[in-house]
Amino acid sequence: MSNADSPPIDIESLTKYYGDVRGVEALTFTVERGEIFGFLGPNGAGKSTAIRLLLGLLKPTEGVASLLGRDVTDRNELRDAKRHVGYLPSDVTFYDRVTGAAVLDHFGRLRGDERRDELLERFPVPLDRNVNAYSSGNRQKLAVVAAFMHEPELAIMDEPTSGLDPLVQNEFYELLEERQAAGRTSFFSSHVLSEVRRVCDRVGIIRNGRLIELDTVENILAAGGTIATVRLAEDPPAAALEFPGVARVDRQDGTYRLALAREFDALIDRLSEYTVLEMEVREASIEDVFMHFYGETDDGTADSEVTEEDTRR
Ligand SMILES: Nc1ncnc2c1ncn2[C@@H]1O[C@H](COP(=O)(O)OP(=O)(O)OP(=O)(O)O)[C@@H](O)[C@H]1O
Repeated sequence: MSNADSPPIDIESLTKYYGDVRGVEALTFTVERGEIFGFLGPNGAGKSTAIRLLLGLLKPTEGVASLLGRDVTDRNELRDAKRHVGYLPSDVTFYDRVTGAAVLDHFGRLRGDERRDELLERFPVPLDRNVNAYSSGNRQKLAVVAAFMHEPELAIMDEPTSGLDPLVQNEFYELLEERQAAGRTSFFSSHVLSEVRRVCDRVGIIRNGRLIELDTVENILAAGGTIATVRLAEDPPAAALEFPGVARVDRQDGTYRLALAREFDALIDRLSEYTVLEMEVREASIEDVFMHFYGETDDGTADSEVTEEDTRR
């Protein structure tokens, strides 16, 4: 089956175990044409596994997946789909002893390269140099050009902005937005909430291999997308700071942490009953989102890495 009306990505009950280790379990979702879809989760959540399944690089333990209406477990259908897909892996590797230009020539011959020159202007790299001498940022930029120069219907990207400096990241987000305006679809994984928030229409949150949330970014953040941290001269019980719009209040070492909707009137109103010694308001990080949904952060080191990165942004 393959036709223009098929959703670019369609996944049902997709499951992958590596022996006893769960990669992903029972993933079911559809990405619609023209969407920018963010696949968000901490390290080890299963993002790369899902992407590698979609690209036919791994065989599912169970379930089905199709790209642009083609079954990814069928070799011929997969090959057909891939001509319309741009793939940006997380660990970009090229044969080391070739120049950047030769890498692009190779992919150009396979799939086309009508946007090559324009993309190279936006994501410049030292084309005549061997890719083994590239910095990681240049490697990533070369991979962006290679993934997009044939103007793919669907782009699938595994943490595409890692290693890119902020200006290049912006250029990249603009590229996704232009694609969207032209009705093209982009799917990318990330563990950085701020970028998902900036460009994505919908987001799927994956944790421990399972999809735990699938909604628009606005809806996911509606209740707890803003974090206010306050220190008061008084010592009211945390419940005293619960008012409409507050999703959660935690108290630690005399500091109150409120996850709330972006409506400040009620907050200011309530705080006016106390003496505010310190106050900070910021956007929620991915860790805050997990805290909000589950009452706790993920275990292990993964989330602390994420928090550090996220709060730097
Ligand atoms: N080849 C493999 N063999 C065994 N286990 C694996 C393999 N690849 C991934 N896993 C395990 O599957 C789970 C999901 O890993 P995956 O790489 O898909 O997560 P991720 O969300 O992409 O993480 P990251 O953000 O760190 O790239 C983890 O527990 C990981 O250890």
